[in-house]
Amino acid sequence: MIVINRHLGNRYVSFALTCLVFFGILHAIFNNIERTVPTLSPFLFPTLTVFLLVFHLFIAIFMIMKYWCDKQRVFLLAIAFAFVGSALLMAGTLSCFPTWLNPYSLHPNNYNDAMIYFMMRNIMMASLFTLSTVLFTLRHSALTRPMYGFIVGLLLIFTALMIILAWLYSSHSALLSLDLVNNDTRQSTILWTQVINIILILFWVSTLITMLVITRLRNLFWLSGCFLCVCYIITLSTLMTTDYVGGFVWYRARFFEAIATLVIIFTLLQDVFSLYRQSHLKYQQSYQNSIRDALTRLYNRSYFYESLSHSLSTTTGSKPVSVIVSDLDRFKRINDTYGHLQGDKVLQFVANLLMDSVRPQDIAARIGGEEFVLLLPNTSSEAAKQVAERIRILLASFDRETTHGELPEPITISMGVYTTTSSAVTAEECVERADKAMYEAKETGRNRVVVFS
Ligand SMILES: Nc1nc2c(ncn2[C@@H]2O[C@H](COP(=O)(O)OP(=O)(O)OP(=O)(O)O)[C@@H](O)[C@H]2O)c(=O)[nH]1
Repeated sequence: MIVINRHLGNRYVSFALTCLVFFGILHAIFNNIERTVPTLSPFLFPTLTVFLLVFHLFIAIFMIMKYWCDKQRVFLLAIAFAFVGSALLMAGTLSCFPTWLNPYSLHPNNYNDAMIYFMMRNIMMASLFTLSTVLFTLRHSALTRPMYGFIVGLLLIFTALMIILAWLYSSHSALLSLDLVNNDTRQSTILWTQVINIILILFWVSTLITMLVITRLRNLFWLSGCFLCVCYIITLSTLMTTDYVGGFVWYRARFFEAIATLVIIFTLLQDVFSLYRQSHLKYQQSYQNSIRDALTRLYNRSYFYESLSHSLSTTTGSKPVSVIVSDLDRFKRINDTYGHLQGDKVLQFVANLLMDSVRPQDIAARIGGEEFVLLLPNTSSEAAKQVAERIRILLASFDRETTHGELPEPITISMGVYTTTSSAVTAEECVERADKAMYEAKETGRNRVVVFS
């Protein structure tokens, strides 16, 4: 328990230090820009906003796709709604600055509306992030359809409500009003500087704490979620240093938000990459399992027949195909005397020996209990016989000492060779003929190689 707590503590400390270094560097960069660049282009803010809007839409789509892959993770929907809503409110922000898009516009910029959209965006995102963290605790529970419908409905209604409220409070509607900025002087009101800004910071702090406690920074995904919370806390804290809207500080805040969102996008891409790598590895593993014998790791019967059929389809007079069927001699006695486990070890030893004795293009397979088969493409009957003899002699040369107990006693093998240059022969016929030769080897005294004739 103490070790786990210390581990968790270290994780929190590393996270805090990383945030400190990251935002410290960003601050330093922006201080430098502020010193060296006298005025910033009026197009920088809308450009950053457009980038941010696109990034948020990208994250939302990504979350929906991730959720689509695993519908148990309903918490991803809350994050998707947060980013979709944020993108829509950012479109509202852009509409507040007609002169950015058209310098000859008759409508002046509406800084108060922009601030209302910004405020609603923060309330909506912080709430949905908190909700997502709570929903994360339900990831292993089987949600019923009504519960599932309730959650999706709640997310939809809440997001829509935030957007509608933003619109109602803005100058587009006379129904509700909120004075956060004086549009003539561009000075923010006390309501913003001393009440709402502070409430928003506290809201994000509570979201961050909830996320840290519940998710315990368990993976990169939640690490980036906490990182985004820190980003908004710093952004809002930066805004507290001024009551003039549209100055350098506002550019700095948007810059932070854009960079932090980029970091999250890279994290998500890393997530996709690691998922792809994992699934590729799993596919490789299951494919290998489907074509190999579990005990010996030689190819299995079906893969062998498939490969043999393919080799036979390309065989010609100059490209003969050879098949060697091998059967251990008196293997039953090994099992009876030393037990089944020792018998398995013998099979594994022989399998390794076969694998090491053939070329990479050859196929070594186990097609029965103690029956092995080799497929040697482009190999004449004489060459195949030599391969079989070499294996037979090599196997007979091992004993208990030289194999460190893998063989309890010297083992011999009987082998039958069949070679064809005709593609009219089937795979089954090939094995049958090599099998016949192998039985002849058994009948004529075992521990020998017979070529089918
Ligand atoms: N340990 C082990 N034994 C197996 C496995 N598959 C088959 N066997 C055993 O292999 C033995 C095969 O014996 P038989 O086919 O009677 O032939 P043999 O004793 O090898 O005698 P000959 O082939 O006539 O030389 C049987 O005892 C099977 O139980 C396996 O996966 N592991």
